[in-house]
Amino acid sequence: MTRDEILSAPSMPAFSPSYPRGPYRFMRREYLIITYETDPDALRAALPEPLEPAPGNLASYEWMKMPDSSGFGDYEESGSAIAATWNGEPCTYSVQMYLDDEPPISAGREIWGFPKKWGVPRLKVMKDTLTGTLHYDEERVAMGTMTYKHRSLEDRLDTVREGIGRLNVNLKLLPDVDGGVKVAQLVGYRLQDVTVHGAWEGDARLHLIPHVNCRVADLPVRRIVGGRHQIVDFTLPYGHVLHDYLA
Ligand SMILES: CC(=O)CC(=O)O
Repeated sequence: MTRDEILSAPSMPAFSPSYPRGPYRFMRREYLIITYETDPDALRAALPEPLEPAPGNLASYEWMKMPDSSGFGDYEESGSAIAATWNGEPCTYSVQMYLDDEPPISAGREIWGFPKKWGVPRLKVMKDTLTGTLHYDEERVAMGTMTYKHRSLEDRLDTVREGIGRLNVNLKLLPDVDGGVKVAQLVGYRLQDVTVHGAWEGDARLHLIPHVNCRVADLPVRRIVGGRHQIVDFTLPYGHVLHDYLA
């Protein structure tokens, strides 16, 4: 393998790359998002400075089903996020994500610093209920339920689209070969070319079970604010560094 071939490999293994270069387009990505009030101390402990909590101590727990994702295929994902601010601008900070497909785990961690680990999430319509579950090491650690298409947001799809395009933030941490810290950054990105196929709101419930290696219950549920179901297309662009902890 020549130097040029090595430097043009999109990912490891260079001889059989895990994921290609972008653009990464997601078609008909389906979400169940349950927004809830959590414990302020737990929220602060999960949020890296200099991000600040947004008013209301709001967290969200979500399931995503991605049937057609360029470069990554067909997979499902689940995890938690916090409503925060970056220099006064509202943003969403990803706390932890669990999914069942290696390329988006590797790409997510290596490119944007998504906090991804292997888990087995499922999002299904079970009779009258939109139902999400997450299993980690064969134990069920999360279940979310929402009424199915009770209240359409058809007349507010522009607001839904704007919300999807807002600033998202990850904490990217990568070790150096000697075990020290090579990369420690807050990475920002905004989803682009968003098409909303449908969006609904409704009542929801969320059950999170403590697990030491899958800490979804460490942002406990104090009060459910509501559920959102949406089906969207978008492009995930490369990110940009908001803050470098090593600078
Ligand atoms: C590749 C990614 O990180 C995107 C996703 O799985 O949400």
